[in-house]
Amino acid sequence: MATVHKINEDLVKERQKCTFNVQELTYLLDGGEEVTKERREFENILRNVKELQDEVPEVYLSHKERYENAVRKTCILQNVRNDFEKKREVLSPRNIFRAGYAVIKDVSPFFLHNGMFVPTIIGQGTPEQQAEWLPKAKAMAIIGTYAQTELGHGTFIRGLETTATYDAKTEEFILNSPKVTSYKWWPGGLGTTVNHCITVAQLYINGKKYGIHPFIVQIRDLETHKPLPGIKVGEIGPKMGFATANNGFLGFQNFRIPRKNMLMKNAQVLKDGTFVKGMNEKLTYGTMVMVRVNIVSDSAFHTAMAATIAVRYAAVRHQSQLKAKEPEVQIIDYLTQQHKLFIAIATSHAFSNTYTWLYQAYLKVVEDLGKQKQDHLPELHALSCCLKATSSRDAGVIVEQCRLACGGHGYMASSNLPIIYGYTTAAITYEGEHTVLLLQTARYLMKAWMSALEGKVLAPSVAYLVDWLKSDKQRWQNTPEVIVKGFQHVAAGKIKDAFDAIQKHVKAGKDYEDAWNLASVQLIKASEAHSRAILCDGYLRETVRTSSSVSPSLAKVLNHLVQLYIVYWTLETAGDLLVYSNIGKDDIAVLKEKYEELLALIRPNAVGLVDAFDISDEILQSTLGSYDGRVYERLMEEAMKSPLNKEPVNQSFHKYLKPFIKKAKL
Ligand SMILES: CCCCCCCCCC/C=C\CCCCC/C=C/C(=O)SCCNC(=O)CCNC(=O)[C@H](O)C(C)(C)COP(=O)(O)OP(=O)(O)OC[C@H]1O[C@@H](n2cnc3c(N)ncnc32)[C@H](O)[C@@H]1OP(=O)(O)O
Ligand SMILES: Cc1cc2nc3c(=O)[nH]c(=O)nc-3n(C[C@H](O)[C@H](O)[C@H](O)COP(=O)(O)OP(=O)(O)OC[C@H]3O[C@@H](n4cnc5c(N)ncnc54)[C@H](O)[C@@H]3O)c2cc1C
Repeated sequence: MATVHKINEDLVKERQKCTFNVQELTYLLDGGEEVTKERREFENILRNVKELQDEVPEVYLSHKERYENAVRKTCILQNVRNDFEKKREVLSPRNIFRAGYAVIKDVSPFFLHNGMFVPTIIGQGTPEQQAEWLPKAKAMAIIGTYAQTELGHGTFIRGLETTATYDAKTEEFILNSPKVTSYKWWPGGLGTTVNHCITVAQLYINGKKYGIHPFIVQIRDLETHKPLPGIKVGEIGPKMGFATANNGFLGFQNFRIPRKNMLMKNAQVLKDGTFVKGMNEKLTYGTMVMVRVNIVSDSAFHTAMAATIAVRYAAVRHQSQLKAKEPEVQIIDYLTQQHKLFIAIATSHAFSNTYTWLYQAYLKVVEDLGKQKQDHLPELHALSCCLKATSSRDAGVIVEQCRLACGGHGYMASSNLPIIYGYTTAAITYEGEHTVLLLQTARYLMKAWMSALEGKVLAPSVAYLVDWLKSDKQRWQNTPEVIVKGFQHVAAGKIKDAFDAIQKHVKAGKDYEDAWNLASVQLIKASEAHSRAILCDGYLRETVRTSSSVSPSLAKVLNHLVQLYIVYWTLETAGDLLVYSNIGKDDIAVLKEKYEELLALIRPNAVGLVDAFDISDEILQSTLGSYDGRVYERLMEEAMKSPLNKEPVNQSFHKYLKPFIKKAKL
């Protein structure tokens, strides 16, 4: 039986101070009591699977052993999930995703199967293609990934070099990788795990190029797992993080696949080689839109993990004296520490709230597309790009801030903060590089600005541009609603400046594309300001909406958090607000005080707030952040697991050190 340890006294006291019902917030964050119960039940089952407990911490395994262990455990996880779903309902994607952390310490080699392979079959396949591949993929009789990026191109996907040439005689596509730069590079699980992949390739029919399209390709034998003839596949090697994601490379040499393997929900190739254009060629990029939306949720979760670790640790850790002769204080009582940590909690809430409405917007566009309507697609694309960019970047900054807030111990692998950082920082690059996505949104914003100038009706997310043009800046008040308007004014002002800069360069004789490049620093700043306005506006609206349906004590805390988020960003971007809104220097002084008041109001609830994320110790995997707060004991227990502590004298002493010291003495 597992030993039950006493909970750290500081944490006990912190939990007693909490002014709201933690469970109520957990249900709210999960999306309902039922979802929480389902999640806890599943996590509890996993907790008791003996084979999932690591004898040796993963960090001490070799690259190869670590991967093999991850595959072993993912298979067990999948079996446990199948058994669970036989008896009960299908687990929600968010719950299965969270539970995965309890099993795989890093990123699962099957990550892309559920994250992109299955969704691409759903989003890009015809009903017949879905009927053929979905049951097998969902049952994991076939395992796949999403192979788009190549050594030479990741961002500019129109420049991909893998070719799929149609042969009408045999009704097949012939896949080729003509150059080293055309090799696929990065897809998760591709290295040694998957047997199928979605390959994005340039379509050629009778010598004519028809752009990039997705093809479903079997790359390994289902029995032997050997690469099929014409396939060159392998793993790309160690990275900054993603140690067990098994990212791979892939090349094709005259590799034939049947015509039916081109995913044809959008464009089609008929038997005789006739190409039928889809409603909109950008629908081929649909999986990326979906994943970008999901990354906002992912960013919320990573921020919550880091906040949980750092807040609990800050409550347990005592260091230095505030006043002479008094005991050393809990580091959470330093205002600078609260400044580092409470924004982490609020940011996670901001992203969760944003994800809630963004996901609904995504579902609406998918529904519309089914009816051949695509009016809201450009707005969704623009929103998903800037919100993915901003949420992943903020999450990266916050996770690092939480690590720093844990001092030296935050640098220990056993704090788990390094792995969480490896993950969040990767998300800034994958699924559309940060700057590139901000520029995609800027493209939309420039058009929106032009439409606003022409007096047209704008989509809801940019409607503030019309208001800004119509009215002069409204009188400033230090209320969340007016501050959000202030963020919109900053965004509108920066959008106008970027637009004017482009026009100025064009008037000076530059091509539009060169003018765009010359204005691109201003363009990304405009996009960032737009993201912040959207995040603050959405977070505030959602909080107001939910506040009426929760208990008054919880509503109060949610209100403190949203205010903290808005005031924090006001102070961070005070310079911009001074330039573009009616805020005055005196208002900033008032808001500084307000910020300090909010830190004080949140302080008694800090531990309760991170407890409400309800991230189990198995998922957190952190010596610093466990529920019981046994920080020092756990650090020592983990250190004792080092293989270097298994013998009193390491062999390197006899082999190298002893002769070296002897020589040095002479
Ligand atoms: C309920 C579920 C909860 C689940 C929670 C669980 C959380 C799980 C979280 C994560 C899940 C999975 C994660 C898996 C990810 C892991 C690993 C990573 C994988 C990858 O990285 S895959 C590869 C991704 N690659 C990219 O993103 C490439 C980036 N490049 C591009 O997207 C494009 O090339 C481009 C957009 C930069 C440019 O394309 P291009 O064709 O050149 O277009 P432009 O000329 O610039 O624009 C032309 C017009 O098209 C419009 N456009 C562009 N893209 C889109 C789009 N996607 N949709 C709609 N419209 C688009 C653009 O706006 C232009 O319009 P305009 O002419 O201005 O009108
Ligand atoms: C951990 C990880 C997992 C991944 N998994 C997958 C996967 O499963 N499947 C898959 O297909 N891919 C995957 N990728 C690839 C990923 O999608 C690409 O790396 C990403 O889209 C960026 O493309 P790139 O590497 O070509 O960067 P580049 O485009 O070469 O970027 C380099 C620099 O150039 C700048 N730049 C590029 N174009 C422009 C422009 N138009 N304007 C201004 N600046 C520009 C960028 O801002 C950046 O600073 C993964 C990547 C990582 C890191």
